[in-house]
Amino acid sequence: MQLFTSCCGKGFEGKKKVETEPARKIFSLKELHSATNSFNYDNKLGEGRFGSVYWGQLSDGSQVAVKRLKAWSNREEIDFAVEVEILSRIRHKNLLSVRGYCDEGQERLLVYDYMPNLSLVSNLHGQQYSGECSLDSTARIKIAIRTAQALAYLHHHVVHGDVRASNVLLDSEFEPRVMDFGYGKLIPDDEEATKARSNNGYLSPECVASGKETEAGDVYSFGILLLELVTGKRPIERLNATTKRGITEWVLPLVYERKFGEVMDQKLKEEKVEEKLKKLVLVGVMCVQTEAEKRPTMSQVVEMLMNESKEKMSELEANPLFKNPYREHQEVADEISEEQQ
Ligand SMILES: Nc1ncnc2c1ncn2[C@@H]1O[C@H](COP(=O)(O)OP(=O)(O)OP(=O)(O)O)[C@@H](O)[C@H]1O
Repeated sequence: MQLFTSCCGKGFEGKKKVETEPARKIFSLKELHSATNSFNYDNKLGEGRFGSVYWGQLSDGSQVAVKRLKAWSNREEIDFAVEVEILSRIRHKNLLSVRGYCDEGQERLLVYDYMPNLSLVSNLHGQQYSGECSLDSTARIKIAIRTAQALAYLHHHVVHGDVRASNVLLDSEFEPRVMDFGYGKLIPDDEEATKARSNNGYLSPECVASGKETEAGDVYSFGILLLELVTGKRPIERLNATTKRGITEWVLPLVYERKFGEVMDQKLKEEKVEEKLKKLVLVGVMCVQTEAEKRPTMSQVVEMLMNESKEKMSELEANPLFKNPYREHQEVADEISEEQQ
């Protein structure tokens, strides 16, 4: 089997080799039928772009989430088993790797450990938590750091390509587990899915334009996720029937004015929230720079998020990126006009 073939920036070329321990299990369709009560509607956890996900229990008692992929016409172009094999060998405690799969007849299913605390989307915006806050600032900082670590590790092997809050699940300890990585190799490009992704607010401008997945693109998406985590706002907000606003458009003016209190998720009722979460906002803004080459790498992001020194924080805050470019222009213009008088 040839590992690490690559195409259009999505692949594994030039990356570190993955450990060769056996990681995945091949499930029979019968086994998964029995685990999910024949893919019963009551077992359904939800539906994504690529298929439906069902809760199930295996014969050893463990709980799983089974993703039943939609049929696609050009399946012969992709060797499903080979690609799942590769992905399932990428292992990190904050990645949700494929535990096994089934490839029988027209059916292609992916099996994951079940994550009882749902996704970051449900926790930040879900109905069940309306009014109440399920994630305090300590939990949010942990999620930010661990998710960044998982992505930094992932970048040794593959580009994620679809970083967003619905792909960060929370385990029983509220530890984040990043899922759906490397799908570009597993599932053929589909126009509708690509379009839906371009409009979700997480995709970097250059990735929207080129349709390619890159590490810098993942960094941008992670930056949006950081801002979402701190503000509790969705990446794109509908203001009225005709107007939408991106989260960066809303955050940046407040950062320029150093109004961090207004940036914070108003559901967070703790003391000193601004102090605790300010770094996440600043790092988020660094990640969402329009010019891809100016963005930090995921390893640099981890370093910034983990560094507790006051000196580093002051250095970060002094970055010209957080100064209002319009005000600077205005000040220079004012100075010139004063000199001329
Ligand atoms: N391992 C899991 N444990 C618990 N819930 C899961 C698990 N995997 C997926 N889900 C839930 O199943 C639903 C569908 O997930 P899926 O990954 O297919 O779609 P999505 O991430 O919502 O959207 P997309 O397909 O566009 O990525 C989501 O609500 C998700 O939180």
